This record gives sequence, C-alpha cells and structure tokens, in this order.
Amino acid sequence: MTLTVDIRHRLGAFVLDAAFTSDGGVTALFGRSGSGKTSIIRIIAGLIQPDYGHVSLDGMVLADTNAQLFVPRHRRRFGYVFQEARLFPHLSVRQNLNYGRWFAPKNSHGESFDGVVDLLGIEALLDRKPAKLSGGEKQRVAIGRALLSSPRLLLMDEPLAALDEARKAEILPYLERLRDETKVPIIYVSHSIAEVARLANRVVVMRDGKVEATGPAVEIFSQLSGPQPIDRREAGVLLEGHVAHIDRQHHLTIVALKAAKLFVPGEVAGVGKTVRVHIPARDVMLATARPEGLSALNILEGRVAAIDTAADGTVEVKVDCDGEGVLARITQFSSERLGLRIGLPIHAVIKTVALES
Ligand SMILES: Nc1ncnc2c1ncn2[C@@H]1O[C@H](COP(=O)(O)OP(=O)(O)OP(=O)(O)O)[C@@H](O)[C@H]1O
Repeated sequence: MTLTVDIRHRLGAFVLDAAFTSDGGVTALFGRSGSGKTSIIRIIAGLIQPDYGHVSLDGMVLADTNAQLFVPRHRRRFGYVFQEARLFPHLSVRQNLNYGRWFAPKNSHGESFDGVVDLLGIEALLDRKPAKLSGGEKQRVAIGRALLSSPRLLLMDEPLAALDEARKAEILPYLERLRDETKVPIIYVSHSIAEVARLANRVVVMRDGKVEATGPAVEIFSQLSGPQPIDRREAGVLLEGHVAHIDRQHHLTIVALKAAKLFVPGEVAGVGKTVRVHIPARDVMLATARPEGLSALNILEGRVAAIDTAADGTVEVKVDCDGEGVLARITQFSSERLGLRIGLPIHAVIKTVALES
C-alpha cells in the first residue's frame, strides 16, 4: 500500500503545503496544535478538496486538481476513529459493530466479526450500551466498528487524546495488535512522542503547515537533533537494537544497541528480535565518574554533545554514547555542580527502560 499526498491548501490565513508518502503500517502525523495534522487527515478523507495537488492510494487517484478529479468521501472506503468514540448511544456494542459491517463490500475479505472482537478484547461488552462503557472501551468499540467496514485505510485522529493515562495504557497494546495483526494501513495523528514512538513505523513531522521531517520513527526520534517534543516532560530518545540474550534466572532481556547493551526487565521478546527502546530524558541521571553501589542496571558511557537550558531552569543534556544518543533532563544546579561542558566524558544512568515493540 502506498499513499501519496502532495497538496497545497489555504484555510483562512493558514497555508498547508505538504508532501509525503506512506508505505503501510502506521504512519504518524506528528506536530504541535495548529500545525495542520487534522487538515491533512480531512484532505486524505475527502472532507476537504485541496486547492492544488494530488492524493493517491496504490495508484488510484483520489484527488488531482490538474485532472479536476475528486473521489467523494463515501467512495474512498476509509475507516475513521476520532478523539471521542462517536458511538450510537441507543445501540448496543454489537449493533454498533454491525453498523460498521454494513459499509463493507459484499465480497470483501476483511476482518471477521469474531476476529475483530477478539483482537480488541470486547467480547464481554457486546450487549452493553455505550453509556455503560469506559472511555477506553468506547474507543476499542469505535476502532472495531471502523475495522469491520473493511477499510482500505484507517484514519485515526488523536484517538487517545481524550483518555487519562491509565486508559491510554490499557488501549495501546490493542493498537499494537491492530498494527501487527491486520493489514490495514493506518494514518495516526498525535502530538504525543511516547505514543508515536511506540506505534509508528514512519513519522511525518508537521510544523506550521509544512512537513519538517519524515522518515522511520527510529530515525526521526533517535536523532538528538530530532523534533522538539511538544511537552518538554516528554523529551527522550528512541533507540533500536536486537535481543542478544535472555537471563531467565533474573527475568531480564539484554538488548544490544550499536555499542552498548541494555538490561530490560521481563522476558519481553525472543533472541534476535529487533526491538525499540524508549528512554525518557527525565529518567536519565548523569555522573562524571562511574557510580558504584547503584540499583540502576543501565549505565552508558559517553561524552556531552550539547547542553540546552530552558526558561524553567531545567537543562537538557545530549550525551553521545558511541554514536547512540541519550538525552538527560537535569536541574541547572546539577549541571553547574557537575561542571558540564561539551566533550566532557560522562556516564548516563538510566532509571527505567521500556521496550516499545
Ligand atoms: N476552516 C478553516 N478556516 C480557517 N482556518 C482554519 C480552518 N480549519 C483550520 N484552520 C486553521 O488551520 C490551522 C491548522 O489546523 P489543524 O486543525 O489542521 O491543526 P492540527 O495540527 O490538527 O491541530 P490540533 O492538534 O489542535 O488539532 C490552524 O491554525 C487552524 O486555526
């Protein structure tokens, strides 16, 4: 599946001028509020006719202003999931799901009802009305309804934004299953690095209506010069490695990065499997000498590559560990006490390491 978008469109004073392609899996449109993510989704969906340019899916032209061609929304066969679930309140979960099915072409080979119910873990909810569901459950049903319409593409616009952290954590594994077990390509709008790092194969970074960067998620978020997080508390890096060894006695997975090894709690993936590791900057401490007698298992050696002081007095330190970048967020006081300067040899002590896939 290849989605090609190359459009220019004016919305009042705002100009959208964006070109990117997506080759299946999850493509995240990432950027701060007002950068144009939703407008792109609306153009892909056929809700907005672009002023100039074209949109095509697998060679099928959906919009082409030169050829004066525009396929209306209802003929695109795309599924949508929005911030709020938009279920029919008077219908049960089963009936809401069946409503989605009604849009699938008669001869479609899409997901079966039971398959979708199982994928999203909603079997126990089938006879309930939406009012009796939690926010996360409602979103799972909304995703199920979209999937059952046998969509060629799934457009998800901030599907987790209205949920609290606990509900987000509950639904993320289902989104991963959706990505890994169905063949439906997904365009996923988000302004959360943690979400994008976990789910996306490819990232399109939007800024002021333009594509600032695009590439594989690991490439985009492993660059220390990568996109700035929208929320500074979210700063961190995404690293890719492979499972080198599993220590069953201590329930640890040892992940080999380019030059270093990381110990990850749990037996999370088979030996040889490629995995992604997200290291939040707030979970990294710095030490000028190798610390002893510390419970943290992961201590990476490197050199200070950059020091940025924010207006709130926190300091972001980029550490180059033999080509692998780690970001640490510390106080200005700590930075001064350690005498941090570019090139200084440093140890990055990582408090928590979470595998992202
Ligand atoms: N119909 C419209 N008329 C005028 N301006 C518009 C219209 N629709 C959107 N805009 C403007 O276009 C810009 C991009 O909006 P858009 O909703 O695409 O951004 P976004 O990145 O999805 O933001 P958010 O994360 O807040 O949803 C905003 O400045 C918005 O005010």
